[in-house]
Amino acid sequence: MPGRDQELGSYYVGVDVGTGSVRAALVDQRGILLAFADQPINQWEPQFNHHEQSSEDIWVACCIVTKKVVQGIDLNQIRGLGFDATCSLVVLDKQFHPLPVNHEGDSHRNIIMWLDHRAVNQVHRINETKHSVLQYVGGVMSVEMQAPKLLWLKENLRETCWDKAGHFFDLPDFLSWKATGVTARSLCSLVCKWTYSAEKGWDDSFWKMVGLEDLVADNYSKIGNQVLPPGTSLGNGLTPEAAKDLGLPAGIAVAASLIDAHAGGLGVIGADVRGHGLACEGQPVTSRLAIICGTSSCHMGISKNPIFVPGVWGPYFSAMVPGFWLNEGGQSVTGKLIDHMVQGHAAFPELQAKATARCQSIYAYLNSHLDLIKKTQPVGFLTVDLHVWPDFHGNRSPLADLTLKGMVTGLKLSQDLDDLAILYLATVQAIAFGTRLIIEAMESAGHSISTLFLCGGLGKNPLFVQMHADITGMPVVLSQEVESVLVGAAILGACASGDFASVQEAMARMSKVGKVVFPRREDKRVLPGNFWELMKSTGNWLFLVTSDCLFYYTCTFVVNKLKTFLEMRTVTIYFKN
Ligand SMILES: Nc1ncnc2c1ncn2[C@@H]1O[C@H](COP(=O)(O)OP(=O)(O)O)[C@@H](O)[C@H]1O
Ligand SMILES: O=C(CO)[C@H](O)[C@H](O)COP(=O)(O)O
Repeated sequence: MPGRDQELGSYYVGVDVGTGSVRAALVDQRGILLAFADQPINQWEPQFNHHEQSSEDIWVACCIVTKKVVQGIDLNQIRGLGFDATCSLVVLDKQFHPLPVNHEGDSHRNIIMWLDHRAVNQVHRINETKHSVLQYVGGVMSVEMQAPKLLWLKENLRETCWDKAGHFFDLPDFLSWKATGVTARSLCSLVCKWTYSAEKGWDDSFWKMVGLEDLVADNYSKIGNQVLPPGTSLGNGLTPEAAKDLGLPAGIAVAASLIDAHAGGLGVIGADVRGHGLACEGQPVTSRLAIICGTSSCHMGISKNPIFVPGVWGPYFSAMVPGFWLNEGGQSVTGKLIDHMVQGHAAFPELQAKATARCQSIYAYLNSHLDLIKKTQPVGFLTVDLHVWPDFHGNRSPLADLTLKGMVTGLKLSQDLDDLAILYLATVQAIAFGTRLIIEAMESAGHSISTLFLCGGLGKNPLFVQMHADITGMPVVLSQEVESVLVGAAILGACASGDFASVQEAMARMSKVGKVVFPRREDKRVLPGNFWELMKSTGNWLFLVTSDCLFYYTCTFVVNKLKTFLEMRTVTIYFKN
């Protein structure tokens, strides 16, 4: 086993279930990854905006990757196991068998994924109630959360699913149940996605008001009436059956889980930053923003007191770092958007062939191609005429509008590799501008952020990281371990094992700074690639032709009236001096 540190002796296994794949790592007490494995997972899209997965498939993938990372080591050295996963809804019957979440009655597909938008009508009705729990999800509930999905199941699959259901789990809690037989839910999933309050518990009036009173009637047994802080050791640890599946010793500590973005937050936010010249050195941890960038991006900022940020989820108490409030901004598709733009372009086959010939990933090839065509100019200048609005799957934050769509302006008739590279750049820039809008919203509500800690699959893309630094004007810290979400999952296992006194102590010991990417000042003169910045910098009039009428705004007015503007269904956009 290369790099195995036999002296330290105690290892933890972290399992991370992302949207596209399951990953596992064997991690030591210093937070160093000793082994890593990944396995893709199936997704089904039976109709547009319906996204489903299978809990059986996911568990099998967890077993495959876990067995791989512990191969060849003394299993007695493994002290704890932690899971994180996307916040998708798993449905099981009273005997814990999968139930179908689809009209086809396919019970193998028993997960409604987080990015599923089938419950649009239900979430509108929930938001119309203006119930006080909505204050704790940024003012507006997202269709990505669980209450609208439950209501959809009740209204659409009453006989085949709703009436037979015994257990509705968030995916992270399904995994900890599968490993231990304990049905207790993590405070993280219930607070962030199910309207549970860490201080007051469930609010009966909410569930009654939205038409889900049956969940209250049996004392919330189907959605969770035992709630534990993330990292708490569950029951008697790993059951013999799960131990056999995973290739681990029975009885090792298994932690109450976290949602994947929150595990990423734990994996990066507590690092010792001394000696890197960062503004957050010597400052409270609340000056740091963790950004977890995979299929989606999640912006995790913590505070000592609750901060209410319109359009940004939370404030959630103790949902990530114990004792701190969490605000979670997000962009519903980022990695998925970049993949979509690149793979859908006419020059994609040429890109693939050229990248393969050079043994490079398509993104490494595109990044070097941009360097070639930019000549002596900063790369950002390549997009002065091409702009992308990135909300192809609605806007999670700060506009909190699931109906928004994406836009591209400045297209030409040519579709060669240069055009693909520039479109890719404009997409990355637009995503980074989205992050800046989220940070601005968080700061105007009371957060004070100086440093970004970025991880997830997009952290492997240097252009994505640099654009986030340039466009936000803040340094971006990358962790020593690229797979920081897995470090977060292992931190949970380490806490459950009792080897660390607190989550904070484990975070400080196990997360480490790798590289710091500073903003490049020369790119600050022009910030192309973004509609808002273009309007602010030029003072142009913006004409919007919508499906029903024509509006125009000056840039300042648009920025002030952002929300009103975005409620329109935009068809075409023109700039005029
Ligand atoms: N080596 C890489 N270079 C550039 N981008 C990458 C690389 N690896 C992954 N990505 C991007 O990261 C995204 C997936 O990130 P990941 O964290 O694996 O997602 P998830 O947790 O949602 O499954 C992909 O959509 C892809 O755009
Ligand atoms: O809602 C979220 C966290 O609250 C995540 O975006 C969702 O779970 C998907 O994560 P990923 O993009 O890493 O697959």
